[in-house]
Amino acid sequence: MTATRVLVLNSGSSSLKYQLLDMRDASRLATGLVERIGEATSRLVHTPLAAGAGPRERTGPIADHDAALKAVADELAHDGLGLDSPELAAIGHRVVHGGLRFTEPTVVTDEVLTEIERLIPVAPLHNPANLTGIRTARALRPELPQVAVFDTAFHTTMPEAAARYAIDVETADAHRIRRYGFHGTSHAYVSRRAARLLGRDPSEVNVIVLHLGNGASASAVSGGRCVETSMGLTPLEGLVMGTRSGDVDPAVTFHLMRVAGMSADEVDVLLNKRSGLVGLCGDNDMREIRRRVDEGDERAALAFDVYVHRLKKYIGAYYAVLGRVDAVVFTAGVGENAAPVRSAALAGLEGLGLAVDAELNAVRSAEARLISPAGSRVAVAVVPTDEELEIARQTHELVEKANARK
Ligand SMILES: Nc1ncnc2c1ncn2[C@@H]1O[C@H](COP(=O)(O)OP(=O)(O)O)[C@@H](O)[C@H]1O
Ligand SMILES: CC(=O)OP(=O)(O)O
Ligand SMILES: [Mg+2]
Repeated sequence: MTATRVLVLNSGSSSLKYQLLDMRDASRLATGLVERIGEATSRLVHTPLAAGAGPRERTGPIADHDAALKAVADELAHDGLGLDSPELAAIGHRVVHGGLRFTEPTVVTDEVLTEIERLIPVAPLHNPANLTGIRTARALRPELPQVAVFDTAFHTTMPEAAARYAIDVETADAHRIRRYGFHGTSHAYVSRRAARLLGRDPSEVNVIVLHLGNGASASAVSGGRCVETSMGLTPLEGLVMGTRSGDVDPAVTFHLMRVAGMSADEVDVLLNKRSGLVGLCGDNDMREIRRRVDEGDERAALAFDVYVHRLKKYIGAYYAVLGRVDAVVFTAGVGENAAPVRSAALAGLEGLGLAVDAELNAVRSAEARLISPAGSRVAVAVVPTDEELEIARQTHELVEKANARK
């Protein structure tokens, strides 16, 4: 019997999303989410799809990602899908920062772990959680291939003009300071899926992808290759996010250090955790913000306006970078669900051939769909992302290749 299953782990700073897939047909056997890890109110929701059963929920403190993964392993074992199953071929891990070194999915070794650890300062919210996930999974199944799939990989095709910061070249190179970009697995999957929605080959189309989740980033993809993206050295640059500022004048940092007496770590926490939507209005969930806007709350309206203004600015910039745009595509939690964000971001851009059909935009669906009026020069689409499926495919492909060589 050949093992055909892949478990995918997507560890965020305080959450763990997972999917178990059978790669014979890419069907999902189980999915789930652990949220609020490290808090007293942690919650695990596990859906055993293969068993045809509904979601099971568990609440109560889960201290860290190690405990979270062990709880997930217990849930899977309960359905006969445990990590000890001989049908499990590999575990695929989302790793956010791969630096210059990792441009492809990579089988995890001790040396690979050391390198991911070295990159913690440039992905402080993400790489530590990713590492814990890998270490715990290895401890549970030491002989099983563990594959790391990097958020940065898709962006390594960016031209030097887009990847370089205009700072002293020797200093930048000595410290590997450049624009890496993140959410690449999502940008790759969504740009390909959007091409299919248009009935075109990815190699023929230019698309702008707007990945709007807790973290948010835009990318310009030409013929299937990333040519520009909004995140930089770290996942802090670019769009306004749930708790992150996105673009600010870098002088804000040393101004706060000199004038407000803040330490580098305090400014780091301010920009990464107390800024963005939460900094502007106290809430980082777009559902809550929209509810407050509808009630006439001015702080929430300001947060919404700043968010959408930044988004519109990036759409215009990436239009210019690409020259010709076939589609603007919204994805991730906010992009897939928040119709007011989509319509506001494209309002007034009819001159660029961009428009949103109000009725199509209001439709709630989990399917990839067009929301531009028929006959629009540029398509506008909503494409649900599936980072887990993409990670599973890349993991499976790598393991198959390695097996074929044996
Ligand atoms: N129905 C909805 N309407 C508006 N925003 C939503 C809706 N559902 C989810 N979101 C937004 O999506 C965000 C989470 O997006 P997601 O892609 O799951 O993020 P991440 O993977 O970064 O944790 C939430 O913070 C929330 O603001
Ligand atoms: C890189 C990044 O910002 O990821 P997330 O949106 O999962 O926080
Ligand atoms: Mg995400």
